[in-house]
Amino acid sequence: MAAPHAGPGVLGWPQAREAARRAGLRPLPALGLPLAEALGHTLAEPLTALTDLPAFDTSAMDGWAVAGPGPWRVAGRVLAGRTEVAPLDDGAAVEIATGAQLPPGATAVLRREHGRVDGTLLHACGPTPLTTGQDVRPRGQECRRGEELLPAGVPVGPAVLGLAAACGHDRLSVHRRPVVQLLVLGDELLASGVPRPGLVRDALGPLLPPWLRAAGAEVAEVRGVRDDFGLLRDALRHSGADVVVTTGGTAAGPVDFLHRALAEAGARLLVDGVAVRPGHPMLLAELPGGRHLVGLPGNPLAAVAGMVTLALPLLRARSGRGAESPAAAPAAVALPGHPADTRLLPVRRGAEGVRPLAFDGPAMLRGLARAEALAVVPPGGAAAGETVELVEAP
Ligand SMILES: Nc1nc2c(c(=O)[nH]1)N[C@H]1C(S)=C(S)[C@@H](COP(=O)(O)OP(=O)(O)OC[C@H]3O[C@@H](n4cnc5c(N)ncnc54)[C@H](O)[C@@H]3O)O[C@H]1N2
Ligand code: MOO
Repeated sequence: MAAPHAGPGVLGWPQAREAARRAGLRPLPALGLPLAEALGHTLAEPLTALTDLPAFDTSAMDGWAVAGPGPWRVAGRVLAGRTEVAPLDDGAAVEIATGAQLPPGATAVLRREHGRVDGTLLHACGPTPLTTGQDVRPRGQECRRGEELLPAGVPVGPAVLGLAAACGHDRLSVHRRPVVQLLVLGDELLASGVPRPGLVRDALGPLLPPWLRAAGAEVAEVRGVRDDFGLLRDALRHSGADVVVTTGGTAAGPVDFLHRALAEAGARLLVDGVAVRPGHPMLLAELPGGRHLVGLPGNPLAAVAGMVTLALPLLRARSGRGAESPAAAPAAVALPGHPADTRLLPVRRGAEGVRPLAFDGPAMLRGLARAEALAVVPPGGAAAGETVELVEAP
């Protein structure tokens, strides 16, 4: 239920997601970080090669570098790591290791298993004749110095770190990560132990931080906040985070103080309710100083819906990342929908398409924990064979 004040009103699901992305289109400033610290950040500039790759003609196999047609006179060896290599005369061969620099004048590499040494002469004995350039990785095969390898906006994962190192970088220019403070609201929440009458385990304290980090955020604090208006108002007023994420307190219960605390903290509501199930009371607000607050509903699956709808698009944009690559799949069976709202349904992929999982109620995580994605089911449901959009599950 919406709070009794003039606000943005309930938005459709695609509109809400787009509003969150637009709210974040002010990426955080760039900074230079050593490779070891850049993981999880986002490239602020294109990654360009500082060298040709490979930087020198390289042997792709262990064997012999040969010059011209065989048989060849064997004259010495070149191991990986040698920086000076003598030229090879026509008719000569040197033993060579994978990754070693090819001697000038060499025309091919003969693999060890395709050569036979008879006295001082090397003969080819492979299944096919040796061709010019065989098993040589020529200089610049992968890229040329100055070439753009990745655009700005790409998340820095292990492969990006490896590529950056391979082409000569010690540091990367990345966006500062958005700092997130997670406030978990509710007097009924236990931080450990077994739930008992009236008390439930906090499922979102464990679920959300790793997902937020994977989305590019720096989670500075996870704090439980009692159901007390003053505590919540002060927490919002004093937070230094770029994005405050709250759980619970979005609906109309007697201790759901979030709307009032936002009003007192001088916030402007950008999204206040979304036509999506679960999760319809989710909200997004702009706090003074260009900071944001995402209010996730307390029901755990509803909170997950709020993450994919509002928090992730906002964080992706503030991190300097592009929009999520669209994904879609056919429905293997009819997918149940809500009569008027979009539904986000935990699904698994099979040969014929995606199938819904049991235990998908707003308060449940049992289906989600086995899900490979959330299917975006349009109002009224999706027929078997119909293509549905997929968004990431945690
Ligand atoms: N009169 C109305 N009541 C409710 C409405 C409504 O529109 N009108 N909406 C329902 C929907 S839908 C949802 S979703 C919830 C949203 O509630 P809140 O965001 O205010 O969350 P709470 O009331 O604090 O908690 C709801 C539910 O979730 C449990 N919870 C809360 N936090 C956690 C946590 N960290 N880990 C596990 N479980 C949590 C809490 O114990 C409650 O059971 O409101 C409906 N009501
Ligand atoms: O948004 Mo609520 O998720 O339907 O429980």
